[in-house]
This record gives sequence, structure tokens and C-alpha cells, in this order.
Amino acid sequence: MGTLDSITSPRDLRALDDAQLDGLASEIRDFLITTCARTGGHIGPNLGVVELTLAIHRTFDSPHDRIVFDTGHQAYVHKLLTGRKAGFEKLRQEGGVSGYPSQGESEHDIVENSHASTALSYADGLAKAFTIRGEDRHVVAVIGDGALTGGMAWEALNNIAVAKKSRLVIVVNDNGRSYTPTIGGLATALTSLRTNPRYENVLDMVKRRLNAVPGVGPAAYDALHAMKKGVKDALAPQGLFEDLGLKYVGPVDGHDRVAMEQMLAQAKRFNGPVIVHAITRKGYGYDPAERHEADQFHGPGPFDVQTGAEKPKGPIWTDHFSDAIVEIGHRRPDVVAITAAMMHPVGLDKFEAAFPDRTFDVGIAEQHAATSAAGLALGGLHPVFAVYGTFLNRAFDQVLMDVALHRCGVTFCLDRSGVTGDDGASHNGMWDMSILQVVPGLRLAAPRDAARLRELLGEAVEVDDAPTVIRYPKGPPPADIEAVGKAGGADVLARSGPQDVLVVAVGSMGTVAVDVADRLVAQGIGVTVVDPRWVKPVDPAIIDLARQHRLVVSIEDNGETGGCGAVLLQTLNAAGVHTPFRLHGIPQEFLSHAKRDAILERIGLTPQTIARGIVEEMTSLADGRSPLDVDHQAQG
Ligand SMILES: Cc1ncc(C[n+]2csc(CCOP(=O)(O)OP(=O)(O)O)c2C)c(N)n1
Ligand SMILES: CC(=O)[C@@H](O)[C@H](O)COP(=O)(O)O
Ligand SMILES: [Mg+2]
Repeated sequence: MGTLDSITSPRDLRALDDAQLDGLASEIRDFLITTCARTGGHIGPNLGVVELTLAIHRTFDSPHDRIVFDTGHQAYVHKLLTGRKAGFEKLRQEGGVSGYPSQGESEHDIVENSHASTALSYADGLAKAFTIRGEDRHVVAVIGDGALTGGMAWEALNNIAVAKKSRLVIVVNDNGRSYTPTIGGLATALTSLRTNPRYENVLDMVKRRLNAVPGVGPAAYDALHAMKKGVKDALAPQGLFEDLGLKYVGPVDGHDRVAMEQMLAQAKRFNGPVIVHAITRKGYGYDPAERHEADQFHGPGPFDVQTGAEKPKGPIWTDHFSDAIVEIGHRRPDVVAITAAMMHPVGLDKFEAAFPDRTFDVGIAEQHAATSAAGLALGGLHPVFAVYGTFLNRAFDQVLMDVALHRCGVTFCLDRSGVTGDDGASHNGMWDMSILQVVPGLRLAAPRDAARLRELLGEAVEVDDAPTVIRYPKGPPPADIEAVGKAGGADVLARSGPQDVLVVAVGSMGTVAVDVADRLVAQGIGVTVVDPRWVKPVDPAIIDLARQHRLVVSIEDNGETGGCGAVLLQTLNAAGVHTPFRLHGIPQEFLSHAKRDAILERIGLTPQTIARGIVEEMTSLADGRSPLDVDHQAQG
């Protein structure tokens, strides 16, 4: 049994000596590597914070002192030091620990949201609350250099800089990368801090020299040190944070636990907001990760421990987008691409390689990305902003008022839409087809397969007077599903028997709907399956089809409230079409982490469950019983 197994609370760390702590750090590293090799996960970020997290937990007293992790993907070490080693058996799977902090897992966890750049705002609020309540508690916020490129972080710093009573220690975990090297002026400023012979170093040198002068030396040093501000300005230029009025200590080697503890203790004594600038390396201590140029093992799937080679996987939706956008880039010199610090994850790396001057990585700054896209469109170009669906949420106002109000031809490509699973509630892309429904003029498409992704993307970039959105899920697409007919702009995917049931299959649910149709036909029920392709605005042909059938069923990989089904029902009612209607979507709740398929099974977005429900409805229709509970009518 190693030391790690003996750690049930961070307080146990205080009894360990340096040798035991160094051994524990190695043990944690080995455990993380072997675990993530099996399960996949954020191995790179977590290998980079082993010593830093040990130092934090030895200096502060969690949960009395609160520790907030920005984005939270780098909290595995924190979880191991707070008694959750066993849960890593099923990391990011049902029954195992979440890949992010989780209040339900531990009293040591507080922020669960995986959206970056929020930690400093939480910490500002927490610290103010403790001050007002007269509680002698510190707040420690760990924020990466990538997350610092998000606007919210600077909104928070602007406030923290004047919150002089806040006992807030901000640990900037500066490994120089998001996935790829962090971009922009902030990164440059951090680099200059990182590489500057800082005030402390120079002061140490002066101290050594003066103290070597018998008699006058020490007194001179004390006088010099007393002129701290002047000395600081003279010896080292003001840094980014100090210009804001924030106390700054560092930079410190984040892998030197002893040095980290010294800096954190100094920061703790300050009893006001203070920044500790830690320099770390993503993947530290695991050569395949440190050498992994693409993203230093930010979040790989399962991999071989010896070589670091990831288990091969087939093409995913992202790969098809990646090829399609490059084809468009060749024929449309006005098309430019934007990512928010996720060039490879969203599939823009090939476009960047082909068109480096037409590709923009704006950092973790989705709001800026959306409005900058509006600027690009107003400047005569057609921007394509590729982003995970859940992360577009924070740019809703920019989509609404900066893009749509000005009728800008911007195309948003929402990857990881629908249930993503592994990364928990704040990563499921289940919101976009609800929130974007209210944007006047915006057109929204959901491809059912790779062929339709290419088609719809091609159609979207032809629209230059309104925002267009293409949304597709995580993982591999199904085999292409060819249409058997057309209904307006919609594709008819199946048509059999009398017009009993109309199944409206949105995007990736096309493959589910075709399976449902087979099951219904086997039970003698007539069915038509239609894929709208463009779900916003509602295609009039679908209203006509609804008129002709006895039951309408919509299926979508989006929240039920305000989604495509709800809007279709509302549109049908407004058109005087009152065909019985059954809506299938994601329950409007925060879904805990599990694999995508396991969640789809649990929430009933499977052919078996949907078909069974339709048969029951058709039976009640045949019996003349009230065809449907009207709950979904109310959701219109
Ligand atoms: C709003 C938002 N956009 C994008 C992401 C995806 N994302 C997860 S981690 C990460 C990089 C974070 O970089 P940094 O803060 O430096 O942390 P590190 O991984 O280097 O520890 C990104 C872009 C996110 N979590 N939230
Ligand atoms: C922490 C974060 O937001 C991302 O790294 C997220 O884990 C992306 O996961 P996938 O790219 O595997 O969908
Ligand atoms: Mg970083």
C-alpha cells in the first residue's frame, strides 16, 4: 500500500516529510498515467499540477479554506488528496468520479462548471462573503494561462484589484498552453513575467552583496528593502498584474513543491488579494505527454503507457467538418475560420494549414469570437466560427445582437452538440436548439450524417444576410442515410403503409428514426420519417405532412424545452393543425457524467423506447381513448 492510500484528508499531508511528499508526488503521477491510459482523461493538465496541488493543500485548510479550479479539468490530484482514489477506477463514467469537481462527491469541491474563465469571479464572490460574514477563511483560485485569455477573468481581476479585504490567493498555473500555445498579448505579457529576472531574484543578489559588507552592509540592505516600491520599479518593470494594483509574487517553479509552499505561505500572510505566478509544464514527468507537440496530452482517449500512442479510432463528425471546410476554403477566398483556443478539437487545423492568414485563434474568448465574426462579415468576408455547442452559450447576446441584428452572414459550426456524456452536465450541448430558436432570422441546420454535413455547410456559407448554424454531435457519424423522397426542403427517409405516424427526425436522430420506422412497420403501423435538414425556420412541407398523419413524433438530441419539437408543436397549433403530438428530447435537467450511449439509453432516446411509446399511442388512438397526455402540448 503506498502513501496515497493513507491520504484520506489533505490534513494527512502535514505529517509527511519532504522525502515522503516527493514519493507521494511520484506515486500520484504513476497512478494518473496508468489510470488515464485505461480510461482516457485530462492527463496532461493534471501531471502539470501535482506539486502545485500538494503545496496548496499543505498550505491551506480545505474545506475551511475554499479551493476553486478554473475549468476543473486539472482537479484529479485534488480528488486524490481528498479521498477519492477508488473512484478513478471508472473515471468520467457512470459510478466513477467526474472529470471535474463535484459537490456531490466531496465537501472539498465547490465549482462544477467546466466552462473556462469563471474561477476568479466565483473566488471574488466567496472571498467577499467570508469578509462580510467575518469568517477567517482564505479562497484559493487556480487558473490556467489559457483561461486567463477569457474576458470574464479580467472582469473579475478588475474587481479583485480593489477588494483589498478579500483573502484571495490566485494561483496562475502558467504552462504556456491551452491545447496549443496560448495566444495573444496576455500570453506575451505572462512570458515576459515568466522570463524576467524578477525583483525577488535581484533583491536576493543585492542582499547577498550588501550583507557581505561588514557593518554598513546589512543596514543599507534594510533601508533599500524598505523602499520596496521604488526598488521594485527600479529593479524589475511593473508587470501585467501589478499595473492593475494587484500584489504579485513569482514567478515560481510550480514543480518545486517547497518553493511553492514558501510562496503560498507568503501570499497567505498577505491577507489580501495576491497572485502567485507558478510556472509549470503540461504533462510534466511523462515523456510521451511532454513531447506531444499537438496538445501535450490535454485530454487523450485511452493510450499505451509505454509509447503514449492513443488507441486508434475511426473518423468522427469533426473530421468530416474538417475536410468540408477546407474544400469550401479553396473555392471561397472570402471564407475565414475562427476558433476559441480549440483549433484541433473543432477540426480547423487542416484549414489553418491551408489558409494560415484566414484562420484566427482568439483564445478562450467565445464572445469576442462571435462579435469579431460579425466584424469580419461586415467587412465583406464570410466567417465560420467552429466551437463546441455548450461553449456558444456564453456568446448568446453576441449572436443575437452583434450578428443577427445586423443580418451578418456568419456560420456557426457547433461540434459536440447534444449529449456528450464524459465531461458531465456543463459539457452536454443540449441548449443550442432551444436558445437559438429565439434569434430572428437565424437559420439552424442539423445534419443526419456526414454527407448532409457537407451539403448543409455548403448551403450555410451561401447565406450572407443572416447567421447560420450547423450542429452535430460528438463521436462517429452513422453511415450515410440516403433519402427516398423530398418534402419541401426536407428529406423523406422512409415511407411505408398508411399515413399513421409522421416521425420528424432532427439531425443525428435520423438513424434512430429509421430504426423506429422498421419496428413500426413490423407491427403493421404506417410511418413516414422526415429529416427537416434546416430545422429553423420550420419547413411548411412538414406542417402539411403533419396534417395528413394521425400522430406526429419528433426526436431530437437537444433539451425538450424550447427545442425543435416544442417549436414544431407551437407552429402546428398556430397553423390550426392539432394532430396528436409526442416529443422526444433530452429531459431539461443537468445530466451527470456517463458515456453518451448510456445516457441516451437512460433518457429513452433509443429506437426501442420510442417505438414502444408510439405503439401504445396508436393503440389508445384506435381505442378512441384520449390519444395523448397533453403535457407536451403545454411545452409548445
Ligand atoms: C468557455 C470554454 N471554452 C473552451 C473550453 C475548452 N477547454 C477546456 S480546457 C481548455 C484549455 C485551458 O487552458 P488553461 O486554462 O491554460 O489550462 P491547462 O489545460 O493549461 O491546465 C479549453 C480551451 C472550455 N472548457 N470552456
Ligand atoms: C476540459 C474541456 O473543456 C475539454 O478539454 C473537454 O474535455 C473536451 O472534450 P472532448 O474534446 O473530448 O469532447
Ligand atoms: Mg495552460
